[in-house]
Amino acid sequence: MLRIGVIGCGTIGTAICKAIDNGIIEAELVAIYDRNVEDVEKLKSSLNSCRPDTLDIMDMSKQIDLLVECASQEAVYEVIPVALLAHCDVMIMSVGAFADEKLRKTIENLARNNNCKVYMPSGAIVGLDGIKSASVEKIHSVTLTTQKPPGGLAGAPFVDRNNIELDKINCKTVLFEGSASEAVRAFPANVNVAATLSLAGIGFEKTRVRIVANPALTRNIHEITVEGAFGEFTTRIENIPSPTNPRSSYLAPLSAIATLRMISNPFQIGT
Ligand SMILES: NC(=O)C1=CN([C@@H]2O[C@H](COP(=O)(O)OP(=O)(O)OC[C@H]3O[C@@H](n4cnc5c(N)ncnc54)[C@H](OP(=O)(O)O)[C@@H]3O)[C@@H](O)[C@H]2O)C=CC1
Ligand SMILES: O=C([O-])CC(=O)C(=O)O
Repeated sequence: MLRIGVIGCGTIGTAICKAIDNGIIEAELVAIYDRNVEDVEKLKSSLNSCRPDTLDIMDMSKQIDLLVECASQEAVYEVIPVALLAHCDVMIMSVGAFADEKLRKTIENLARNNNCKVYMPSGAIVGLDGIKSASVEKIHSVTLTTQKPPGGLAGAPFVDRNNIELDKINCKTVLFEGSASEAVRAFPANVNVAATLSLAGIGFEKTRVRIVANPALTRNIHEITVEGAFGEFTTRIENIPSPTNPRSSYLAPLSAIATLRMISNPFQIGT
């Protein structure tokens, strides 16, 4: 059975561990880790049958087949190279870290040299199947428009740097327009989806991102428009925010769980 380690015991990490615990994912939960000790203990005490150890990345990677990162972009730098050097496959949620081309190349080389896979779930967006197919031929443009309730953008460096008072926004307001590369640095915990979209399509510089604070919303909306040799498509998803983290849509942990199920399934569906 696949032996899994999880870094990050927040909203997504908890959902993944619970899915292993209740048999939705067929795997062994070997170890978990979070920089907040109390989050690790809270998660452990919520599990019924799994008894994961608390191990740092060095010890964890010696005992697992697959490392799941669901912590932060900085955690990608800290844990993914270590895991790949130990011949573990990895699944990354904080995909925005890959706006750093040097990190991306390092991780790609490590994965190739150690014969490992790097999985990046679709997360909170729909349409990656289409853009992957479309990218076999020429893609002219990719645009992501993300709308969140203002509170779902709290804590973003862009918001803090520009002294944006989110609680005073009383109508739909475009906060940011730029490349995916700029977007994932300005909003590292809000638009990792822009990074996944970039990697599937035309890259971080050509993918355009618009981020909108909309007080009329209770959902996180991501709209993607792709134009290319194949024609044109638009996808739109209205995501219910996760109850424990309004920045992260509920579909994101579901997508992580679905990816882990796919890994151990002989049937691979979709592009
Ligand atoms: N790809 C996608 O579509 C999506 C990606 N995400 C991303 O997935 C990640 C997890 O999301 P979510 O579970 O909602 O986040 P949470 O904030 O709920 O949980 C993350 C946990 O990881 C901890 N953590 C952060 N950095 C480190 C580190 N370097 N080492 C150890 N622990 C760390 C956090 O601690 P602390 O609270 O101290 O920071 C927190 O306890 C985030 O980066 C998020 O932006 C989210 C939604 C969609
Ligand atoms: O969950 C979402 O709606 C998107 C998100 O936070 C991210 O991509 O980081």
